[in-house]
Amino acid sequence: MTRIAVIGGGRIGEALISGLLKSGRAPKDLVVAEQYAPRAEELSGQFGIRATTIGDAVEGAHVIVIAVKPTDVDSVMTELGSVDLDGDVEQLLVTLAAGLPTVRYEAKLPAGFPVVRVMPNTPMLVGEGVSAIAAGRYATAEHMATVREILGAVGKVVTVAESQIDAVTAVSGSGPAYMFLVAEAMIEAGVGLGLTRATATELVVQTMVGSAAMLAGSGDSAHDLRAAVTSPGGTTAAAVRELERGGVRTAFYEALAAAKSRSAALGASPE
Ligand SMILES: NC(=O)C1=CN([C@@H]2O[C@H](COP(=O)(O)OP(=O)(O)OC[C@H]3O[C@@H](n4cnc5c(N)ncnc54)[C@H](O)[C@@H]3O)[C@@H](O)[C@H]2O)C=CC1
Ligand SMILES: O=C(O)[C@@H]1CCC=N1
Repeated sequence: MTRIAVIGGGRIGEALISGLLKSGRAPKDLVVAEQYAPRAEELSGQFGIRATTIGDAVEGAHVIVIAVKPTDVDSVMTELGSVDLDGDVEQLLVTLAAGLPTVRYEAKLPAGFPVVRVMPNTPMLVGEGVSAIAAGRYATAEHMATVREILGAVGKVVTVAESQIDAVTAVSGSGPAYMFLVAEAMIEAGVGLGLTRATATELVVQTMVGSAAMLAGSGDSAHDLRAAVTSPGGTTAAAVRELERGGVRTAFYEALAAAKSRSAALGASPE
């Protein structure tokens, strides 16, 4: 079985580890390198996986996953540079960090070391993630297939050119936050209209689950599904008019454009 070393056991590292274990991967095939000791202990206790140093974690690992903040990537790469990566197993580096291009990693790795850039999202914690994967210069179709298999266990996987990863980050990487924000706003509005918080929450959560299931399963477009709820002169039309008056579409467009720019800016920052 492919042995995976996850460097960085924060929110996305945990989502990946948890999702992989839930999908049937054995704890012995996963190892985490997390610098904050209490967090490392927590992950090790919760998931029954080994928590260790970067140098130890990458030894014998087929896949090295970088799951630290973009600002911490350079120090991790410097540390990786001091360990012997040319061991007995063929290795592949997979980065989940926003913004940073594959060349930035390749420059710090032995010549020809394969790198795959991934933009995942947190719903992989419950097996419903979506990840876009992009090949670096030295990543082969076989490397891409390995990454597809790993992330396919925790959600859907799409392949894109690296030039599209900033846009993907804006849409699906940050996307869950937009969904949670909409849920939060709807729950508050329900409470404002006199529902208990528990009732408003139950109604909103199941409305999101049901709507997502229809979008994913019916084959109808978002536009058609919305139109089907919008009776002429009815309640939904009254609500949608207010949302449009509030500039909801422009707000989403500008928000995603800001996320894309931010992702590109992270990549453009000097080492
Ligand atoms: N949170 C999200 O929804 C998503 C995050 N990402 C990317 O995933 C990466 C991680 O993000 P989060 O998990 O949210 O951040 P986080 O801050 O929750 O986790 C990062 C972890 O890395 C650890 N760390 C930092 N330097 C280290 C080192 N040298 N050695 C070992 N551990 C080290 C930190 O102690 C922390 O636990 C980021 O690059 C982000 O762009 C990508 C998609 C979605
Ligand atoms: O906010 C961030 O920078 C990360 C990348 C995508 C989602 N969270």
